[in-house]
Amino acid sequence: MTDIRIGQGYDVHAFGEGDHVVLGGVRVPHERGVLAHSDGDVVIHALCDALLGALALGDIGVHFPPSDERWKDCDSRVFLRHCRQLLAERGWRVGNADVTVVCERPKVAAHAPAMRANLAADLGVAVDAVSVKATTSEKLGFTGRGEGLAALAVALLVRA
Ligand SMILES: Nc1ccn([C@@H]2O[C@H](COP(=O)(O)O)[C@@H](O)[C@H]2O)c(=O)n1
Ligand SMILES: C[C@@]1(CO)OP(=O)(O)OP(=O)(O)OC[C@H]1O
Repeated sequence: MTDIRIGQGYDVHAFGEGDHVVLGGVRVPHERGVLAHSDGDVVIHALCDALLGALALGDIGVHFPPSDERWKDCDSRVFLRHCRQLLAERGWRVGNADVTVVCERPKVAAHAPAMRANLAADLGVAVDAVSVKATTSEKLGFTGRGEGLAALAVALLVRA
């Protein structure tokens, strides 16, 4: 029987009107918001896709369709806790997860500890099992031009 599974996720949101972005459940002040059906938390959306991908359960849009008004302006931590439940029902838990945020601004590093604490709490793991990093794209591409932000995630699942 397989004892580990791995998944990866990627999410992008364009900047729009607003005065903050939500990253890993943390409200980060910024001169733009993001265009999204939910709160547009790219960190959690990428992480959910990594968890779902690890068990070949589709993606976040399958489980939380943008056409469903229940998810309008929804706190993405609801999605993450639901993904944890899906894993648990199948006998899996998160071993560790690693997320990279890609944007020129806002600066993320100072918020990473709070983001890690949120993600770890929602996944039911120790904080040192969850990593959040950030990088610019050296002013290249859509993130470099400040048109939006992106996140990449990988997650390792182990038997519960
Ligand atoms: N949105 C961001 C981007 C980067 N950081 C931090 O800055 C460091 C340097 O970034 P480079 O892209 O120039 O390598 C990076 O290691 C992050 O710690 C950030 O906080 N927020
Ligand atoms: C999260 C959902 C919820 O309806 O909508 P958005 O907030 O627009 O985010 P996206 O990353 O496009 O994922 C799709 C949806 O599941």
